[in-house]
Amino acid sequence: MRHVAQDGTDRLDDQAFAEWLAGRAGAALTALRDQQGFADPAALKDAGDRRSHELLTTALGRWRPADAVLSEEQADARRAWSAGERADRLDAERVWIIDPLDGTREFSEAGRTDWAVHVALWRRSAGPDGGLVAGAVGMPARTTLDGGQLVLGTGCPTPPPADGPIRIAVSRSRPPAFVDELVQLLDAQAVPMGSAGVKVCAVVTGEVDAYVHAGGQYEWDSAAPVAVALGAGMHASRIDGSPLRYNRADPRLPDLLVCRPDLADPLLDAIARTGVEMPASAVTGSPGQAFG
Ligand SMILES: Nc1ncnc2c1ncn2[C@@H]1O[C@H](COP(=O)(O)O)[C@@H](OP(=O)(O)O)[C@H]1O
Ligand SMILES: [Mg+2]
Repeated sequence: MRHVAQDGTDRLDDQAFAEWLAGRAGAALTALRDQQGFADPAALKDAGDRRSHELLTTALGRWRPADAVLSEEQADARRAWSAGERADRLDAERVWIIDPLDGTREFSEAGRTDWAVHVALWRRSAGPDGGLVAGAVGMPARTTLDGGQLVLGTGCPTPPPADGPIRIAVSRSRPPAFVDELVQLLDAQAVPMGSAGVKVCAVVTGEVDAYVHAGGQYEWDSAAPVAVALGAGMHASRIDGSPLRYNRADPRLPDLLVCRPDLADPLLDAIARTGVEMPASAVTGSPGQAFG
């Protein structure tokens, strides 16, 4: 007999399910922050990573049991697999790529709202390299007009162009080495904030015009945010303009540009002019391939 969940989660489509999951994990993280407080930031970070990972993987196991999962908090998540020994996800049709707590540092600082939960679904059949087909970024410490926690999915509108200098979101703690030069070249402003998901969502809502990162990141840091950005008609690519590819044997995906489409060429040109070393592993092609 088919199991029918009382809360109806097995009837949700993948996008609605991703949003629901991000919201559930976000509520658990908010409760944890309230219970535990900020006296021991390291303990709070660990507890947050663990609780959200457990909640997400338990829910995925229950409602999407046939699917593979790539989570930052899995023991072998960072392993680069070789041909001889493969993770299950490398042969799976459907892989949930999740970051249970992005912006962990900010999560452990009182008063900060720039941390997020990332839930994305990648499908092999979505393109020649597979593609992202659903994604949600939950920002549990930020609220909607009716007081609920803010969760962005793939149905956001494209923000209109803004006047004034280009505002570029960058990491608070590990901005790309070329940011000062980039800002000078474009007469732009750097806007530091935590969490890759929060920065991409800031582009989607028009709070900033672009997010640039380089120097290190993994697939889970950008998969769900990039699904949200592509769904809103944004440009998303590596910093040399090549496509972002997910569910690779090596999960490192160290650089990223997300911006309004009209800014992609000027930003990619300016990044190249800084003389930054371009990603050797990137392949050429259309950035749109990432969203199936
Ligand atoms: N140089 C680097 N190497 C590895 N991961 C990095 C990195 N810079 C940023 N990240 C990761 O990208 C996410 C967003 O970073 P930031 O808030 O600095 O913009 C964080 O994820 P987690 O919080 O999930 O670890 C962080 O660990
Ligand atoms: Mg992360």
